[in-house]
Amino acid sequence: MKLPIYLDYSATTPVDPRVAEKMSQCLVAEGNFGNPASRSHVFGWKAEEAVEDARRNVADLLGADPREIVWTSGATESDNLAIKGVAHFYAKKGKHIITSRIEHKAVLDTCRQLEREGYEVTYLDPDSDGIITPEMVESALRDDTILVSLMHVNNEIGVINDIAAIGEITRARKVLFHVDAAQSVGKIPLDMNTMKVDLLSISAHKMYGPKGIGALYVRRKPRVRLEAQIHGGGHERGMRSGTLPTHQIVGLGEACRIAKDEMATDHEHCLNLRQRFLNHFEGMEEVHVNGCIEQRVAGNLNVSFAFVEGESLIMALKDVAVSSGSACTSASLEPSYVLRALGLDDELAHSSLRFSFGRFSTPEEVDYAATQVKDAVIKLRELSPLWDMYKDGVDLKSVQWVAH
Ligand SMILES: Cc1ncc(COP(=O)(O)O)c(C=O)c1O
Repeated sequence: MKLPIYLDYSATTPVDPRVAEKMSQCLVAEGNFGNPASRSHVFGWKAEEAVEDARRNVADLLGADPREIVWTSGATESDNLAIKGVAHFYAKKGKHIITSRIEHKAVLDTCRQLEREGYEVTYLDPDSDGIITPEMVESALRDDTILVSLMHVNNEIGVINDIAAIGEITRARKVLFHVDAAQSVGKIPLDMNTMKVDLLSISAHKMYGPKGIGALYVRRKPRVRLEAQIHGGGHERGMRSGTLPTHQIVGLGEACRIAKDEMATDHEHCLNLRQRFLNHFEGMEEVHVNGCIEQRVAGNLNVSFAFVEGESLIMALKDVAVSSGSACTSASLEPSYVLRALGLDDELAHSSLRFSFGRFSTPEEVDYAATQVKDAVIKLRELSPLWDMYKDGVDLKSVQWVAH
């Protein structure tokens, strides 16, 4: 079976072959398979050394101290550990948390759980570009605020928040700042030495590493305390128990090492491909890019094709793997809460697709995919009575629709 062209790098990336090679050395009997917690023999020592090398690579990419890196199973767990860990540890100080309406569910659902436990959460609305400004954060801070949790790059629209500026505000007010950086690590430079971020979630499978491994950066100076969420053997200085998966950790470490070297090249590559893709739609009516195009990660493009239903478009694109911007859940046909928070109406939100490009995307793939998308949009619009009315100059907003 011929596989479709993969333009869904924001969902997950293939593992870089260099990462896979390193990982496979940690699995088999003749390789580095030991338990890093085994202190009494060379198998354990070698595994521990590999884990600590990886920790250094992650720390180097973030401008952090290796002792500030805690292994987790991915950004979902990192978000849970950061938010619940802070909330539970600092509950006596206050019970107010600030986040935004367009966070990933790993943050939103964790906040909802804390609300059930008696915490109060303020959900900031982004501006129409999808950005949370430092001013918005500042005006929501209260005396009992213990944590601000915001994403660096949004997973649907790729828009970048000014984390450095927000960190200045939270630090001045002595409020902890957690950043979900699952979509930015390895794509945009991050420096914990200069950025006043206290906790930062990362995930390997968004940056050419394996699924099922991530990390939480936990600042040591000034020290951040967390209540552990997983109890057991006291691994990771008691913050996250569980036998360390050496192969996964080595994979994340290698992905970070490569990202540090190749971030600039990857960025240029993705930027060129995105522009190349967009050029195909020049002159086409009612094609809207959602979210700020300038302040945006290079590989993301979220586009609404008005008068075309996103799901129908995906069905028509048999040779191209993309994600529906409307992010319908199986139970409901709710359009994306992210796009709605930007002010898009339901129709336009339903007409949106997310294209995401990466290290292994090629210009030929992008040209082919864009041509397929363009042809499908033209065909689907030909079937749309609304498109006909629009072309006839009918002001659709003035039409009184009658429900039957
Ligand atoms: C912004 C953001 N946060 C968190 C996650 C969850 O990451 P993981 O799949 O590593 O649990 C994702 C991935 O979908 C994401 O894009």
